[in-house]
Amino acid sequence: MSSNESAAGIAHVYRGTFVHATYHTAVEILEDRLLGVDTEGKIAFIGSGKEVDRLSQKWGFEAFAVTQLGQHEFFMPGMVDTHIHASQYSYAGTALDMPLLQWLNMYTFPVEACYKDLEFARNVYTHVVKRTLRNGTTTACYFATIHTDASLLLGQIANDLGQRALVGKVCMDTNNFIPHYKETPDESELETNRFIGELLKKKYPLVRPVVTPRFAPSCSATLLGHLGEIAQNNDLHIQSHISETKEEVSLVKELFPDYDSYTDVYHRHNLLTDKTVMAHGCHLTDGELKLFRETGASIAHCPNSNISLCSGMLDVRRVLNHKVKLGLGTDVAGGYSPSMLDAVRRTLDTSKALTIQDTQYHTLTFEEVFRLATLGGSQALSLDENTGNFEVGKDFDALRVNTDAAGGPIDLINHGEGPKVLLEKFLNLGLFYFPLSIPCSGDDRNIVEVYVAGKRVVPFVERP
Ligand SMILES: Nc1nc2[nH]cnc2c(=O)[nH]1
Ligand SMILES: [Zn+2]
Repeated sequence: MSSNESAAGIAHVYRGTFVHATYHTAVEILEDRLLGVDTEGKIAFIGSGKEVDRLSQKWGFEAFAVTQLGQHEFFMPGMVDTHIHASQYSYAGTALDMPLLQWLNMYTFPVEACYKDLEFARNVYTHVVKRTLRNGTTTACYFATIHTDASLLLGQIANDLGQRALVGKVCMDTNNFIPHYKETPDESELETNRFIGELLKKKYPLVRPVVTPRFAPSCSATLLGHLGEIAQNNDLHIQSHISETKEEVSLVKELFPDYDSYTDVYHRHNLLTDKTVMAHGCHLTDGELKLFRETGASIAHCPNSNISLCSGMLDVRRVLNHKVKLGLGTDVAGGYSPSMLDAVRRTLDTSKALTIQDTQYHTLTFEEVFRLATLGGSQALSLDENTGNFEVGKDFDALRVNTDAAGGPIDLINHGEGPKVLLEKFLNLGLFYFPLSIPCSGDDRNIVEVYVAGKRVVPFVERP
């Protein structure tokens, strides 16, 4: 047995087409492969479908127990939403008529204040975890609210429904508009420590805490300092927002006059590390991107939100040229869609809008964006040792896609479309699954199953 071969037994074997990104290739297509998942949910082997007899002997599974994919089906890695506000899901699809800073005061803070009520929280958080799983988000990096108990509940719900998640209790000690929706720096520090301690004590296998200063305009230097220390002492992930709008960048200059830049504010409080993900970054300078590169911090590109709130258009090509890690995010509810397929489409749209402005622009390809939605997201969250593609040894986080669902949105005109065309059609046209309680015939959804760490989590198994 070689060093990356599994010692656990084989639980499932699938045969068919597998499409994923690698560190070298944006889209690698593996046709007629057998993929074995061990009892711990990890990918134990990938081999040729023609070698089923040899592999079944070697790995000890029955050839008849192999799940065979259909002609128009493929597996792709689950998608990674690097930035989503679970607490804002209740008003997703509404309230997009103001710029960021007014939008926060008018819509966001009043809603987030409601999460003191745990039943309200349970209802919204159950909906958002189920919705994102059905949409193919196998890993989500969540903002909750300032409320510790409701944030712990979000972690529990993600665990119970089987989603891989980073969960952040939001920290903020400045709020001039709704004074009761904030904490003191000491409360925030204390509650962040309680949140981390209690979440880790649960030992959920796929859910981890993430230190979450809302953004510099909502946090004093004292609070940022506390949070940098907590993250450093516990080797934790960090998430926040940066340079989303020009107005916000000017405000940070006013609030933090002694710092070189917005990025410097976070950097000098130990909040830029290789486990940091910052949302947006539309207006970062070259110098700031250099600091991202040096520290290993990443950017969550949230194109729906950037357009919906008229914040800016992130030049993803420029970020990639700086060799800064980048994943995609929905940023619900600044972004109106919780679907990562939407994030893929808006990423391509934004890149094409930049091309309209400058015809020499090096437009992103759908293959590159596919990589950003999967492997790129897992790298941005520093989770790529465990997820992001179909490498042996990683967890099996996967979507079973059927591009030929009866009555679905994808027309396969000549039925000779190869896997790459099927992938492109799915990314641009595909829809997600509908609960099994509704009859499948005539269903128009294309993500028919979702797996996280080897476990099928969609369709949901309703508890009696
Ligand atoms: N889009 C977005 N930007 C923010 N900046 C600070 N808070 C938020 C938020 O909730 N949404
Ligand atoms: Zn956000």
